[in-house]
Amino acid sequence: MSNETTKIPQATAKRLPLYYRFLKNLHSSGKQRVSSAELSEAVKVDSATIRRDFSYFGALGKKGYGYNVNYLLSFFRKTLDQDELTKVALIGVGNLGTAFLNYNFMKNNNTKITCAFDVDPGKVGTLIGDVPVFAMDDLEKHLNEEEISVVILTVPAQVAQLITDRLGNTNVKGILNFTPARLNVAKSIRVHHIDLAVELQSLVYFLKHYPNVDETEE
Ligand SMILES: NC(=O)c1ccc[n+]([C@@H]2O[C@H](COP(=O)([O-])OP(=O)(O)OC[C@H]3O[C@@H](n4cnc5c(N)ncnc54)[C@H](O)[C@@H]3O)[C@@H](O)[C@H]2O)c1
Repeated sequence: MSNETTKIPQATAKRLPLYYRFLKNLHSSGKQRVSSAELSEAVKVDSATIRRDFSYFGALGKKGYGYNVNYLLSFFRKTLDQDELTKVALIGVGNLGTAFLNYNFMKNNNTKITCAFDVDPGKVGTLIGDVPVFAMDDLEKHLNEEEISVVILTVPAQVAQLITDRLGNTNVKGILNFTPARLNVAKSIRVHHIDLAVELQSLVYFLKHYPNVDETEE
């Protein structure tokens, strides 16, 4: 999220995508304004909360007029960084990596894998799902030139830390780590670890112990 939104309370920020989706629909149906009561009914948030949330966005609804849909939409688009494309690099074009390159998060219009890296000479120089695969020798050069801020790591676990150390010399701020390796990083880099085996075990555990979905909180 952009800096101007850092003052918005977290609870309000969490409701933004909900408001955004609804307002986008309203906009495409040609509606210019919306009242907090209408919004409340649609997104199932009480209208007092909506009015308070919207006051953080500088959107003050007028009595009998409601809110300007265009103003709110452009505010949300900026706030949710829908206007800004985050360029992502993928390292390790094997089974998992190839699947991600072919998928490339097309439905998510604000993130895109723009380059990939591998050590296999048979893969370097090819295009997979329109994404060029480069040699690891050129990693830092490409990441810096393309202003990559996020990396997806799909390499064998034993090389994950070495590669992570190299990312410290780039502008990378986030790593989505699919390898089982636990990574040591500088404070400036955030790592999100996705362990499919753990997720699967956890699902099986919940199915066994909480077969009734209503008993568990998301
Ligand atoms: N395949 C899965 O379903 C799955 C599921 C969960 C987690 N993972 C994890 O994801 C990672 C990748 O799995 P995979 O099945 O795609 O493996 P894979 O062996 O098919 O692919 C690994 C790729 O990394 C490349 N590579 C090796 N050393 C490298 C280096 N130093 N620099 C850059 N690239 C290098 C290889 O050439 C290969 O293309 C592993 O750590 C694995 O444990 C895989």
